[in-house]
Amino acid sequence: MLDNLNPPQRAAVTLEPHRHALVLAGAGSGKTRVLTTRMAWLLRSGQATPQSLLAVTFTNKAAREMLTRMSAMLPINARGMWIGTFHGLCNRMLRAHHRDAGLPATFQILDVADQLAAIKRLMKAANIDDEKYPPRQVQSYINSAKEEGLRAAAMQANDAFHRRLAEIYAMYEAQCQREGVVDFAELLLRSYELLQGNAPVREHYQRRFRHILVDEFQDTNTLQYRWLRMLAGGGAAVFAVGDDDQSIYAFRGANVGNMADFERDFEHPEVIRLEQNYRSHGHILDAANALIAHNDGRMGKNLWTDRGEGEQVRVVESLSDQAEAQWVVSEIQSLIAEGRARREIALLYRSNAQSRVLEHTLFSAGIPYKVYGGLRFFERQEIKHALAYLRLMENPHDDTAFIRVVNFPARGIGARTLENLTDAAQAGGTSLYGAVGRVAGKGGANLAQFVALIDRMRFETQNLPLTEVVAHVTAESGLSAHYKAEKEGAERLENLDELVNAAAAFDGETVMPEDGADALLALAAFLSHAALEAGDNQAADGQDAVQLMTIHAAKGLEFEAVFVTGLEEGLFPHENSVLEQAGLEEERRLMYVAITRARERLYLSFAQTRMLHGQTRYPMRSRFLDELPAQTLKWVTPKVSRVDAASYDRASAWRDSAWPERARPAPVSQGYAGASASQGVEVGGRHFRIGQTVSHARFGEGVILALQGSGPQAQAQIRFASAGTKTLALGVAKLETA
Ligand SMILES: Nc1ncnc2c1ncn2[C@@H]1O[C@H](COP(=O)(O)OP(=O)(O)OP(=O)(O)O)[C@@H](O)[C@H]1O
Ligand SMILES: [Mg+2]
Repeated sequence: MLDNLNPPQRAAVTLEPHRHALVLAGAGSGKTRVLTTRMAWLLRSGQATPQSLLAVTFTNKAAREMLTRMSAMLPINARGMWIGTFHGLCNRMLRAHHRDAGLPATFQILDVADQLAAIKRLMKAANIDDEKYPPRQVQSYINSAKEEGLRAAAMQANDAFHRRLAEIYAMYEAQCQREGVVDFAELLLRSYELLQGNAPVREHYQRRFRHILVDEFQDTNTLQYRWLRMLAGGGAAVFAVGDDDQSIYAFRGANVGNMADFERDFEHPEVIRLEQNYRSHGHILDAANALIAHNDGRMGKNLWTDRGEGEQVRVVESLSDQAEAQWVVSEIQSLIAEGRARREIALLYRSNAQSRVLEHTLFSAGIPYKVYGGLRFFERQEIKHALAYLRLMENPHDDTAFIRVVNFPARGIGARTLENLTDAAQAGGTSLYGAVGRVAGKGGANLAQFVALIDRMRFETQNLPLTEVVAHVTAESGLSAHYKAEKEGAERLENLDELVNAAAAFDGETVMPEDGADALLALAAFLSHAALEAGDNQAADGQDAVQLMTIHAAKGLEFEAVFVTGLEEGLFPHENSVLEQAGLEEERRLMYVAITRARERLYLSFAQTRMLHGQTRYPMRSRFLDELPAQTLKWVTPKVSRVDAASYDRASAWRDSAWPERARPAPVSQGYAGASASQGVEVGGRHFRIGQTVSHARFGEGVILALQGSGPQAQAQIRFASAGTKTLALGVAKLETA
């Protein structure tokens, strides 16, 4: 177990069991390996029992990986062990002590979208102006407060605006409590308050957990840190590993200052530094080190590798986002042809919205891929509908679920009826479900039928196993029939079937709440699993697939080959961040995380034009490219030949790739990408240039993305608002210019 470690790693693993430790080290230096091996070492040497360990990681994927790695090192039953994310562990604690925490046994978790819907509903009912108080802003106000451990009653307000915000927060708290639901931030706060306010519960866990291990410590927020300190209050040894250069969640309240506080709050911690990187080849590591050196105020680290220089980082400029995707896909095809596993190839991007073009191109080329994050399985419309029915069966007072499906599939319940229902609920101080009897007329009758459907389904599934409950509900609710009748519903139907599979997998493997497990509790546990582990479904099926994710989601992971796309100003660094140094430095750390995911091959790419949020942009290439040492880079000219044109359903996108390549990109020192873009062409007395709006008799309005040739031969690639992208001969097409 210890043979595969270098001396400082070994020292960290075998530190005396009661000592606190802070391992501060750069990417790929073996922090996670050390943490996992320490757990195995503590268990193997008999210095800890599985019950006495608690380990926190950042994602469910990482938690699973840790379990797998540990079971490979020693034969233990890891099932009862407390290894998971902060949210997952808090959920587990609250389920076990729901009464002490003031929650119903079957409390449900609101994900981010549910929470926003709940806030909107509340504001509407209370007649609050959503222009003055944009619901998203209210949401982030509430979540930031909770992440600081602050309840509505404790909010400071010096003006009318903030007083009102605090009031909305208070109303939201009351609504959640009434409906028996908790949001993500609440999981943590509730669990913290439980430990703080309930001595027997606190002492129970303080006695139990003797070893607390934390991965990605740099991204813990204030409340998480306090939660850890509370749990460790009975003398547990805390083993924290982290890298200040990889702190990328400040926007969500992460506080890298926790690393400095650690030395103050935990007595005489052993501080261990690891400097050898085992992950990346030399050029990749040099690029990462040079980039992050542009940040100020770092704790400072020296990372080196003995893996050799390896290949240079390939940099590519494409004409458009579609051309970029084409090039990425053709390159992936070569990597696969060279014998690389698809799961060893990762496609990373700054914003979720970027994945669509990449997905489409991969799909068209027939390459299996998986998306982590983004619109994940449990976030898809049909799944959320099915879950809403299940939630209502389990807790009919869950208004968020009620609103979602009361008229889906359509059953003649209109906005008017719902307004009356909301008023009645408000007047009577009840949930919507509770107010159904008070709405008169045809709408009222339809509402009564809906409630009867829910009650009937609850009755019919009483003693059934979870899988049958789910199957019964997708059929009985009318959802299956609805999607069957829909022209494009096939995929949604498949997803509904997949939900039954998810329930089956869950039935078999999950630890039930500690106080017994009847059918409703099993359902509750499944629903919270659905809310917490969104996205896991795609990862589980074991198919070898290219991995797509945001850079945030890639933290802690590694791949043989990594593509980072969309290296453009405004996109990466993100436009919201560039005005402040702190924001820009966080983006740079994000870029550092992206680069350091790669073991052997790294590709960085950017495009001259990009469609984003329905608009065409003409960005400059990212400043981060200019911060990388020239000798680590190799500029390559894309050539797309492998993508099978016939299988590619957007002819226009394919034409992108057939477009003659521009000369090699401008040298690094030149700030602008696409300098030729402004030149333009003359055709039939009209002047056309890139970025210009034109209109076509049949296709309507569009924007010129690219120009080729001159005079009568000139062609333009134009993106039309409604007709998609077309390549037209300017001499023939009769375009109107604005
Ligand atoms: N002593 C070692 N000998 C060989 N390989 C090692 C050694 N230590 C770590 N590795 C390997 O190096 C890679 C990086 O390790 P690990 O993921 O633990 O790094 P990390 O510091 O947690 O990185 P990150 O900061 O990205 O989370 C892994 O593939 C790991 O197995
Ligand atoms: Mg790690």
